[in-house]
Amino acid sequence: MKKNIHVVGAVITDNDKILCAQRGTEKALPGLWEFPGGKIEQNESPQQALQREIQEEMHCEIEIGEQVEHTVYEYDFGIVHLTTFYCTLLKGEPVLTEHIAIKWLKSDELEHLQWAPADIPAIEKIAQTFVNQK
Ligand SMILES: Nc1nc2c([nH]c(=O)n2[C@H]2C[C@H](O)[C@@H](COP(=O)(O)OP(=O)(O)OP(=O)(O)O)O2)c(=O)[nH]1
Repeated sequence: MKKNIHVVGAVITDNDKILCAQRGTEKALPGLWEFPGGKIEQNESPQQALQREIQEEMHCEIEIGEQVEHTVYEYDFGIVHLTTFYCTLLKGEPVLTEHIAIKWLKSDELEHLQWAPADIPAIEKIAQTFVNQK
């Protein structure tokens, strides 16, 4: 049986821009784009996990808002249960530690990146949400 991997991702917004992060080439899903975040550890809430991961990965403090999407996607290495949340930066500017690149893009530019497959429903939802706000 494949292992279940529970993951949280931060859709960090700054006005009309969204932070996108590129995975390293030595990792699973090499070079694909994702939302910064990571695995939920035992006894952590999704929000606690997200706050911890963003602090570790990007050296920033965030405010976590509404859930964007919840997706279950089966990869060859396991079944990822990805929950994404809208977030804003409270303290610090994102720095590169684990990722090889970051980009701030408008919602209608997100589709031009090559995303991890589990992220596609969130990308579609974000595009719809931002269009409705215009
Ligand atoms: N952080 C994050 N992970 C994602 C997203 N989409 C997606 O499929 N994933 C996958 C990639 C990983 O398999 C898993 C997240 O775990 P992780 O961030 O600890 O990944 P990793 O490969 O660096 O982990 P590791 O096993 O090498 O420690 O979820 C996303 O938008 N953000």
